[in-house]
Amino acid sequence: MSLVFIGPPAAGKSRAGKRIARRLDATFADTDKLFARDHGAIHDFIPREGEAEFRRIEREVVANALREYEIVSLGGGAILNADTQAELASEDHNVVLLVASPKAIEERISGKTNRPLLSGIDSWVETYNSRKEIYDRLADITIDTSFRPMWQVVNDVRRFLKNIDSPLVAKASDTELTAEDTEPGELVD
Ligand SMILES: Nc1ncnc2c1ncn2[C@@H]1O[C@H](COP(=O)(O)OP(=O)(O)O)[C@@H](O)[C@H]1O
Ligand SMILES: O=C(O)C1=C[C@@H](OP(=O)(O)O)[C@@H](O)[C@H](O)C1
Ligand SMILES: [Mg+2]
Repeated sequence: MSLVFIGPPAAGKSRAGKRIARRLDATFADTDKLFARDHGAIHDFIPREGEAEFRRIEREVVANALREYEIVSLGGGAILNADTQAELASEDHNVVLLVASPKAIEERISGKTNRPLLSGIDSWVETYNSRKEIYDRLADITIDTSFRPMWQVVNDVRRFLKNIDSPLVAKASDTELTAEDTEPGELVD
């Protein structure tokens, strides 16, 4: 049983997953990080080996992570895999979809070159639209992260977990995060 973050690139999956895991004292994996640990940086791997090979290995990494960790942040395209879709649709996982507006995403990705399948906001919109049906279908809750500080997003996730009586919140303290919990590089409202 795990809490899984899905959503388009730069929606905040990696950051939010890490943050809520720390907050709840839960085990955490970012599947892109696990991939890079064993196969090198994704932005080197895809141009060299191709996207199909990336997706093949990504599926193995995702399957292991969903078995082994309490909280998992997936890469944006991991939900393209049919087996991953079936697992996420099962009762075994609570799925949080993070989304953000093109305007918010544009600010986040401008000047960054570490996403090989994302050359700019037009390609982001195209990618998002092509996957939207899958993201929406798999989501148990959708949280818009546009121009919102991470501590608010974390509070939303925590409230969701409380509402569904998730064992993940049982062991955590009951206080919500505040602006004081803003970390370096995060948006302050
Ligand atoms: N709520 C937010 N406000 C401002 N910047 C954010 C927010 N969430 C994420 N970011 C920034 O956007 C970028 C992508 O975040 P990341 O967590 O890596 O997204 P993902 O894993 O969904 O691709 C990072 O530079 C991160 O600091
Ligand atoms: O959307 C995608 O196809 C991808 C998203 C990336 O992860 P993030 O969503 O964490 O950026 C990473 O897995 C890879 O570059 C492919
Ligand atoms: Mg990520």
